[in-house]
Amino acid sequence: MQQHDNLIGGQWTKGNAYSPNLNPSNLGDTIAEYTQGNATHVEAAVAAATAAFPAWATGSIQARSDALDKIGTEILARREELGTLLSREEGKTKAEGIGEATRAGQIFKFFAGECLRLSGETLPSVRPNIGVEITREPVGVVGLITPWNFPIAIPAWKIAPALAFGNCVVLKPADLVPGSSWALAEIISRSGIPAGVFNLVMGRGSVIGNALVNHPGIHAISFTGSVGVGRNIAIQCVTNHKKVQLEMGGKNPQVILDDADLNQAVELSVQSAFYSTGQRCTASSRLIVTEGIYPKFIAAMQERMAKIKVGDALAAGTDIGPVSSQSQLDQDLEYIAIGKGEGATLAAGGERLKLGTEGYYMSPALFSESIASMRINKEEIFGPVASVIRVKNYEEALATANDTEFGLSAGIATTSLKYATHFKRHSQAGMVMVNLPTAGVDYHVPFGGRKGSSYGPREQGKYAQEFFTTVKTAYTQA
Ligand SMILES: NC(=O)c1ccc[n+]([C@@H]2O[C@H](COP(=O)([O-])OP(=O)(O)OC[C@H]3O[C@@H](n4cnc5c(N)ncnc54)[C@H](O)[C@@H]3O)[C@@H](O)[C@H]2O)c1
Ligand SMILES: O=S(=O)(O)c1ccc(CO)cc1
Repeated sequence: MQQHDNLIGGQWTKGNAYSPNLNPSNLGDTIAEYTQGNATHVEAAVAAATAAFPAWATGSIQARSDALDKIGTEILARREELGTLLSREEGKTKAEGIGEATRAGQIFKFFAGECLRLSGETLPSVRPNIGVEITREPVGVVGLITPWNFPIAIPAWKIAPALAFGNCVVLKPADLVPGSSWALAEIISRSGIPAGVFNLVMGRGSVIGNALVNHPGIHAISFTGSVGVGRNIAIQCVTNHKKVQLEMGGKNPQVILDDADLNQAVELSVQSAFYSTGQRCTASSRLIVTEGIYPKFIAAMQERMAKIKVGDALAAGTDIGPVSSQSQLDQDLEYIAIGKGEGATLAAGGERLKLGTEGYYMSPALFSESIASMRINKEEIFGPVASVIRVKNYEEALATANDTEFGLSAGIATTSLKYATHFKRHSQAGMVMVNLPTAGVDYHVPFGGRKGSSYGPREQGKYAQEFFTTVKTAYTQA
């Protein structure tokens, strides 16, 4: 069995023990073993990053750009292999895995360009003969903590801007899916980036993540993951004067109005709710449907869902792979029981499936006759489970869509320009989709939400510089 180590100061470094990385489509398949780091590794990684920072922060932006471009080129050239690895460790289908690896390559290439575009401002002073320059500088050593559901894209979209703007990095990936981050670290280690600028420390969140968040040498934390962990990280960061950026949960609404194109509404609802096994922060789990189209919509969803093929993530023809872990599967099935107990009707799916290999399979589930106040409509399930809420009209649909502690993405299916325009303006979400699934975002524009979903500056696009740089105002007397 292959064993993979942490990358600290340019050296591959063993931890105390190794942990197997299992394929959720086939528990008999162990991908490799990955080291479990400890607080000493965090200490060494922060020391290496701190030592590398002065030269990296002030070095050639052409060298940074070239290195990021080289990383992006290699990821794109190996997208099939990397996508297969991530599909094998996370359980999204091979096509989705290759799509995600492609996104990661494109992100590195985008930020290779952004290295060269960091600009400031020059303003006149309110006092005579004085000039004011506003520049952006790197923040310092940044800790990046990532979840299991996008094993390469989320690390990429934190690492690439961090490095582009002159920061040094310690990455702590989710312990469920270390393989894609390790593969990315291996590519970065050969890119020409100096030792210590990028470090990888794998292991448990409560050990590695916690040590990073509390380390005085870390200047900023960018976290994507659950609300509970994110809120604690924010408290610790604020207490210790660290910059913090959080991307967390969602309970994203998909509104379907009477005037929607039914086929399009069904297709985008199936995509939003069930693809990637519903394990996307942008997935839609609340389908809010006006009463005129409601019966046709339920019938069409049932017909469409009967055609969805659940299976091994790597097998040809699979639409939806397994749930990623036993604990996530337990949670999804528990919410099926909760929904039934609350009085919603299970209109399709929601069953544990036994297939040819031992994996965490379940059929995608649709609840009808659900009420907005039910737990299944309030709490993030993070699986292939969606519920339909019947509303009278657009006004009630909008109010129901906004009636949530979250605000990541929201969608509307309608042929009415009036309602589409109103929804774009009045939805309380960070990302709004018209006649598109709530999931499925570009890599070059800002990503993030409102309310309980996000905290701090946006990720992605040119907006990423807000978090990964700090502003300096300089005054010069002529
Ligand atoms: N909004 C977004 O952009 C976005 C994107 C993807 C996933 N998510 C969210 O992520 C969640 C699923 O991911 P998950 O289960 O990996 O989340 P999680 O919060 O359990 O873990 C996320 C990361 O935090 C680490 N961690 C755990 N405990 C920690 C601690 N005490 N201190 C520091 N780090 C710690 C984990 O090891 C992991 O690397 C869902 O809620 C989903 O909505 C959000
Ligand atoms: O909405 S999606 O395009 O599926 C998407 C891609 C990447 C990420 C990373 O947080 C989130 C959503």
